[in-house]
Amino acid sequence: MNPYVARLCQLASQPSRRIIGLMSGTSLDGLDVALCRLTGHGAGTRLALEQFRTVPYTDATRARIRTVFAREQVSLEYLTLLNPWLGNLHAAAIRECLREWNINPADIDLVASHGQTVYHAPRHQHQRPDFDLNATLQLGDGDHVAVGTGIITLSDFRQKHLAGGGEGAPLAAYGDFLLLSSPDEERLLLNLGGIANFTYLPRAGQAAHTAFSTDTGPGNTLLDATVRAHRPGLQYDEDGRLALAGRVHEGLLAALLDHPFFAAPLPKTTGPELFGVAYLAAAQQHSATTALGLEDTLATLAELSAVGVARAVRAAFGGQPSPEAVYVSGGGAHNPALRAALQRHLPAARFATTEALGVLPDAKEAILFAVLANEAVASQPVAIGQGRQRVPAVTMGKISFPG
Ligand SMILES: Nc1ncnc2c1ncn2[C@@H]1O[C@H](COP(=O)(O)OP(=O)(O)OP(=O)(O)O)[C@@H](O)[C@H]1O
Ligand SMILES: CC(=O)N[C@H]1[C@@H]2OC[C@@H](O2)[C@@H](O)[C@@H]1O[C@H](C)C(=O)O
Repeated sequence: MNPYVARLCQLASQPSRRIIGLMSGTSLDGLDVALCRLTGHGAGTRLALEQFRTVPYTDATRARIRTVFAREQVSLEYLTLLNPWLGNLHAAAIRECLREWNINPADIDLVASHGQTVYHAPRHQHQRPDFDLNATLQLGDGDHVAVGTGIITLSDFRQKHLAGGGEGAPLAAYGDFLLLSSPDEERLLLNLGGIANFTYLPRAGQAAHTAFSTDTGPGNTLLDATVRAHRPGLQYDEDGRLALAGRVHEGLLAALLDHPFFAAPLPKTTGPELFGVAYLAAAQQHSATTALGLEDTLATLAELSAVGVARAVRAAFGGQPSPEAVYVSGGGAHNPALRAALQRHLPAARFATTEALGVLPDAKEAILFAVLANEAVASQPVAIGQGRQRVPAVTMGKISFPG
């Protein structure tokens, strides 16, 4: 028997596994590395986050990724080169973290590697009648991560979700359901990354089929792009200072909201392919706000993100009262301008961060992939939200051996 197959069998029957979850999202701020101890599986999964670090991307790395990121036309050669290059980069980041944490790679059971999304193409976005399917592409080849770390690696999680009928995202529903369902409370888990999304969790043990997650529209992506364009050298509006100094421009906001994505049924997904600078420029043209100051533009974009969330929440609950408890994660949780706008648009919500549930908000998405790998190895397809909400019951992640 292949010794790695034997190792996998052994891992599957262990009471707990030590798994490194990796996530690098649409903001391109860096690679999140979460070392998780996961005990049990399925509804019995328990998490202990042993270590967490974001390994920042250098400007040169960001520039390389941006050469293809969310672009319809790219050099196929460049894309081909980036795939193993990112795999090697992510492997090096793991080695660096393990050295810093003084942990031997042999003491890690698995790596769960999301890779870098470079293009997301759900049907409603690509609108090509000759391709009746959803698609998404993550780079950072898993074999390179496995060989570069010596650790069995699961990667490319989104393809199975597509194959099972989903849009390849958001995958948050699975991990949120397994880790954060509560018998006492209905919850919304709101992640404010480049793109914002939320997971609805019914009370644990009740109506699991109603759990689902959906993107809601831009989170930080347009805010970041606007700051970068006006203030070269800055990556984002730290603590929302610029946005808080501005006023919402109703004309620009209306032009931004005049897009079918906001009225489309749930669940839905999107990316910077849609919510990019061209979309913002078109809305500025329509509302004659091309000369609007940076602060007012940022205030309006923060409002847009909050309205996107609020509309999706209202659509999900058809005007019925929605869960009061909203737990926020992702980089946008650090932005007071975004949080204030959310509170205005969801006045009945009680906001806290996922820290209140014992999950470090910045680490949540990386943890999610560790949970998915744990399920793939030790459990069965997670059966939640089947049918109407299109959360396919599948196990996700392709397995790469280090040798
Ligand atoms: N102190 C802060 N003030 C304002 N914004 C912040 C702060 N810290 C982080 N952010 C925002 O969070 C972003 C990073 O968020 P995060 O790491 O959650 O994104 P991501 O994982 O790349 O996104 P996605 O979930 O869409 O893939 C930054 O680009 C910035 O917009
Ligand atoms: C295609 C893709 O990479 N989507 C990301 C992105 O970042 C936020 C949002 O858009 C979400 O749909 C997803 O990531 C999280 C981890 C998810 O799948 O739940």
